[in-house]
Amino acid sequence: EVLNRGPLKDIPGPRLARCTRWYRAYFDVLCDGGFLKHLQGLHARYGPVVQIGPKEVHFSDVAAFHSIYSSRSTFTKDPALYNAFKQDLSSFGFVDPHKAKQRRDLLGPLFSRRATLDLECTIQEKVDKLVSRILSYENGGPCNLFMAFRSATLDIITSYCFAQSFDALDHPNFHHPILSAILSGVTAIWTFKYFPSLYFIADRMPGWLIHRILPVSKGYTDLFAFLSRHIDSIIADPSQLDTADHQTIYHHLLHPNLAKHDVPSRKSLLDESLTLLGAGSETVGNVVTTGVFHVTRDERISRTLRAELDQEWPDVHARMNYQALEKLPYLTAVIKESVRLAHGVVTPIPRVVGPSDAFIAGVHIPAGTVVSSGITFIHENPDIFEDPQKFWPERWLKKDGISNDNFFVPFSKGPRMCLGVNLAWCELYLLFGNTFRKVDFRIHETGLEDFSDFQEHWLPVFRRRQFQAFVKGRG
Ligand code: HEM
Repeated sequence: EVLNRGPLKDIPGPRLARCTRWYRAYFDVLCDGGFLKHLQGLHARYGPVVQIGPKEVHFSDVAAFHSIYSSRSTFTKDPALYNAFKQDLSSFGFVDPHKAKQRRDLLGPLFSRRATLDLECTIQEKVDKLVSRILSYENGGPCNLFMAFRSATLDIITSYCFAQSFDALDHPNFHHPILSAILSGVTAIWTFKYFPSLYFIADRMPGWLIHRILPVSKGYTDLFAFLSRHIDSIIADPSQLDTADHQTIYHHLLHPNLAKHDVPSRKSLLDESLTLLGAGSETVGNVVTTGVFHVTRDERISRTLRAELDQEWPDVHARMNYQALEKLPYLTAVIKESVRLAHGVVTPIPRVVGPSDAFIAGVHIPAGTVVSSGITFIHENPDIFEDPQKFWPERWLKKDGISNDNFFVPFSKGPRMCLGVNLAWCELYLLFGNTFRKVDFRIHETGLEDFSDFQEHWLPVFRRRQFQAFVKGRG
């Protein structure tokens, strides 16, 4: 009885979830990011609105999604989750909307479509290197494409943002320690959300002890050291920005054209660098890995895509740029379908309702309630996407098909939508276009279950086999 009182009493949900956040914590932490699967079951049982915590509600329908993440929304990021990323002074981490906007105003010009087109050659250079590294496996064993694509996207984001790179693509078998650290670090999010004091303890432990307990943390130490050195040297001698290969985030953060703004602190520069590296590498790497697997697995899709590419790009040694690739309808459909099925950000993105109460999809929600609506619930909704688990690029080409962008929301919506969306599209076109035009793949010991079975740790985490393939050059 007691549990059914309170401002959210009319919203259905498990009784235990109403009284304690440890209900959800059980699935997040002990079930290794198992809450998303559980949430699907809760919606099947209770309907489109479910109470999932004492002050937390999840919506599964499209109208609610657009209301929560609308461009006019005054809802803010939920610090309970965002503080766990420990990048609180960055574009991604700022909870305060004014600070977030200030930061977006500063960085926006570097991530505009114009800037992406101007810096296309830095992306193309890494894509060329990726293709040549993949083709070095031509007469040998299978190539680990899971790691190869992630190495490429890590090198792209670092050279785009910092005009520096870790050269992860040069590492044997693509197992650069910084990349491995990023991949395993993703799974720490739930532990830090529910046990934030662990950060306090970890900050005070000697490095050697942390590395003993958690060997992969060595990669993180290297990453912090690299970025700290880079930032310190720019702060000490800002004139070196004048001789950089191209504009970087530091040009925009330290030498802005905007008249009124606060110069970010050293900690904020470090947080921003880490944010962009994290937000920009695994996301794109996962889409390319997913897409190349699905296309290769289906002979018909593979043939159709290559026929389009071969016809529009007859000389493999010539360059085909982003703006030309964008015009190819089948390639575009393949990329959209890959983005949809790669799942991107899988954790429903939490927002705090305020400053006043709100009505979301007709439901009264008091200020202070945490609300979310998962992107996967839209992209896997069978009423919108027929046979949603099927990789089927043609769904994007049908005349009466999904022309409406309301149903394609991988980058979220509203004031906090993805800052890197233009860069992401450019990377995706160059990566998909070049690999399929220049390389033939034959899948090695990888199956559908290696992609469909993932754990939810903000991003999808794949614990089964990594995608491998035998490769052959195409003329
Ligand atoms: C396919 C690739 C990508 C997907 C699916 C994706 C998806 C998303 C989503 C859903 C959000 C909203 C998160 C939230 O509300 O907390 C987001 C935010 C963000 N993304 Fe991306 N992203 C991608 C690529 C990139 C790239 C390449 C960058 C590099 C610059 C980037 C930088 C950011 C940043 C800085 C934010 C935080 C924006 C803010 O809070 O105001 N993303 N992304």
